[in-house]
Order: sequence, then C-alpha cells, then structure tokens
Amino acid sequence: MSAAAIEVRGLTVRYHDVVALDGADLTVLPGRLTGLLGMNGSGKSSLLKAIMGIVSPDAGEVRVLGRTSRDARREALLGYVPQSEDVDWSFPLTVRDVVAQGRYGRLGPMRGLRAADRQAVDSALERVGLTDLAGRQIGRLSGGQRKRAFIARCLAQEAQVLLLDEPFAGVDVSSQATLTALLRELVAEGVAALVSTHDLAALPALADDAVLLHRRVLAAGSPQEVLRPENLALAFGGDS
Ligand SMILES: Nc1ncnc2c1ncn2[C@@H]1O[C@H](COP(=O)(O)OP(=O)(O)OP(=O)(O)O)[C@@H](O)[C@H]1O
Repeated sequence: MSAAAIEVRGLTVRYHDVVALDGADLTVLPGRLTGLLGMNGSGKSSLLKAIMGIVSPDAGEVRVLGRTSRDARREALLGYVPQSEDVDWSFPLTVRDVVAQGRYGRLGPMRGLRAADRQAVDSALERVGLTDLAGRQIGRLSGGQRKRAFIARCLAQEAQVLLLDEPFAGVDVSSQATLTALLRELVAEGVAALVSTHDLAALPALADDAVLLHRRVLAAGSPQEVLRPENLALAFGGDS
C-alpha cells in the first residue's frame, strides 16, 4: 500500500504527433506542497490534466490516494484550479455558483444543496475573503480573486488533493502572498497540493518539494536540490 497522495508511473501523453509527456514518474505526499516547474510546453498542464482524468494517457498509470483519477473525482477527493486560459470567464455564473460546484461534486446528480452544503459554501467564501463579492459574475473579478474563487470551490468540496495550474500567473504580489498563505494553511491541515509555477525565485518559500519537468521528470526533491544550476540547465537550457 502506498501512502502517497499522487503516484504517477510511466505517464505518456500525446496529442497526435506532439509528445507532451514521455514516461513521467512522480510522487506527491500528503501534507506537502509540491512545486511543478518546467519551461513553456514542458508538459505541466498535461500532467495535471492527466492526473485529473481530463486527458487520457497513452501509457502509464495514475493513482490518487490509491484510486484511479475517476474514482478519486467521484469521491470528491481531487480538487482542480485550472489555468486561466482554460476557463470561460464570460459564463453566467456568480462567484457563489462556482464555489457551490464543489458541493455538487459531492452530492451527485439531481440533488439540491442542503443547509449544511450552503454553510460549507459560505465558510469557503469567507475563508478566501470573497464573501462580499459572492453575487458577482465570476469574470468580473481580478486575477487573484478568480484564483481565490476556484480555491474556495476546492475548500467547499473538502478535496484532499489539490492540483493548481499556474495559480500565480496574472496575480499581483499581495494576492500572491494571500494565495501562498492559504495554500500553506491547507497543506498544514494535511492536504496534498501539486502547484505548477514559473516563479523559480518564489519556490523555496512556497514549496516543500519540487519537481522539474521536461516531458519527463528531470529532478525531484527539495526545492534547493531541484533548483541546482545543472538541473535548471537541463530543463531550461534551450534543448527542447
Ligand atoms: N490540446 C492540445 N492539442 C495539441 N497539442 C497540445 C494540446 N495541449 C498541449 N499541447 C502541446 O503539448 C505540449 C505540452 O503542453 P502543456 O500545455 O502540457 O505544457 P505546459 O508546460 O503546461 O506549458 P505552459 O507553461 O506554456 O502552460 C506542448 O508542445 C503543447 O503545444
């Protein structure tokens, strides 16, 4: 039995003739924040989508708390904060609607929210500081507020494993600090978080562990180890 929150073995993802991932191996532990690094096109989003079960791997295996992605999603264990480009911000949903999606994931189809669900939505909104904006259309929030809304959706869901795709992109420094503090709190409560980021400088303060990706995992370990110049040269050295 594995104590891992996420286990990825030999994961290969292709889009027609593009190989996005080529035999990636990865372990993410509960109660730890793992930073996922790599240059543009290195496969970070594909890895997160394959763990989520949104993208089907061509080969390899994913386990989330010992389950398939599909079962982990069915049990509402897996929370996802997509990169901004993957969200239709014009969709007519309020911030509260987005956060409430986290509860519907737990209830299954055709079930309405009960008082306890509404309370979970309220407390998630409060925890991320969006109570006052709950009735606003989701696209009418700032970049940092949008990220907080999606994290609140994961909170309402009570997800145990979080996948966050570039949560700091397009977010100002003060919102980044708020997001980091929130993620650190969740991880201290035992949640596992896998967070893709471009911000190498911020990594040591953010992450417990780091993974350097370039279609496969080039290095994994403490942020200090992973950020060693020889590793960065391999990942960012221009050999794509
Ligand atoms: N839906 C798709 N169809 C075709 N190719 C795709 C698709 N999604 C991603 N790719 C390609 O797969 C490779 C990996 O892309 P991916 O988005 O996973 O990388 P990334 O590390 O998240 O990049 P970025 O940092 O730019 O977001 C890239 O070459 C990309 O062009």
